[in-house]
Amino acid sequence: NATNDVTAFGTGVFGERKRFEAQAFDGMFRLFDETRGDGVVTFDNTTGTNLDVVSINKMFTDGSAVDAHANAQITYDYYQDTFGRNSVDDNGQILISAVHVGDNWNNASWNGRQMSYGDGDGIRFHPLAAGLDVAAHEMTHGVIQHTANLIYRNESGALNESFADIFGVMVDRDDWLIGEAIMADGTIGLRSMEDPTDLIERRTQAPYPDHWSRRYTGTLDNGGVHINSSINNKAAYLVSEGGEHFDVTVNGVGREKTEQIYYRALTLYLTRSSDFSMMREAAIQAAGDLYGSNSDAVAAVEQAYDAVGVY
Ligand SMILES: CCCCC[C@H](S)C(=O)N[C@@H](Cc1ccccc1)C(=O)N[C@@H](C)C(=O)O
Ligand SMILES: [Zn+2]
Repeated sequence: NATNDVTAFGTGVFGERKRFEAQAFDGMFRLFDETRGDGVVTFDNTTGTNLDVVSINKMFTDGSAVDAHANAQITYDYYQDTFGRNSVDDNGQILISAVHVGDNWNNASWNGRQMSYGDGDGIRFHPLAAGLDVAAHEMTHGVIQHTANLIYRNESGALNESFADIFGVMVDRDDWLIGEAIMADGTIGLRSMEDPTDLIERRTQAPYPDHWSRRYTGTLDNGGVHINSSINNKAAYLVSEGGEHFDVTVNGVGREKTEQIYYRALTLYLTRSSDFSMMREAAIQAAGDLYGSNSDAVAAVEQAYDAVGVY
């Protein structure tokens, strides 16, 4: 009930001070925010009993817990404010984050019910909860699950991963890089939507693809879901920012129209087995619905998918 809501404080993984909604109970404080949907809750996986992260005062000192909690709130607010969506299911489903999952785990995930963050090994990644785009990536998998529910393999899986990245960079809005805040290996990020080929993909030891002709066709990574996602990522970047790519000129329409186009395509037109070609059609349809069939937005989408070789 409202009487338990408190404003609490904490320091994130990199020492930045944060302020966020939490809850008081029995003289303690816990990372349970009941002001957003049915709640935003963060717990320390090492306690093993799903105990909320608690503090004897309003100052939380677990950096991963502070960042995961604050980032979940930011991402909840993004979906509410931008699309009127109330959490992953549009029905206020509680947003659960577990931190310190695994043993120096170099990953984060959405398991159908909650977000989980590894601490990273300090060589490849810093604690992944520190990345706002990581939280937005994982929560977006929850949105996908309740909408197109794209099968997590081959092209539909690459779209699944691409949508997670697209909304990752729309929430963490200052660049077109994924993971830039948490890389421990000196690279500029894990993936770049602006120029995927700037970065080498670990499994293939090849640059991420920025054109359909360069797609990965092997079986690693569920058929390259984290590899071929870069083809659609590049298209989304071009829809927004424009540019010249493989002799195709794209006139971008900006982030605000791009996020609306992709959200509408995801929620209205894509299905579990949608492939890249269906992605192109869904985005054209969504852009036409929103801005008119002869709009700059429709032209930008057509040009962008031409530029990455998807027809
Ligand atoms: C259970 C195994 C993990 C499933 C894949 C999750 S959804 C995923 O894609 N995680 C992101 C984490 C991330 C997000 C943004 C920035 C950095 C890292 C991811 O991209 N993981 C990479 C490392 C991968 O699994 O290849
Ligand atoms: Zn993912």
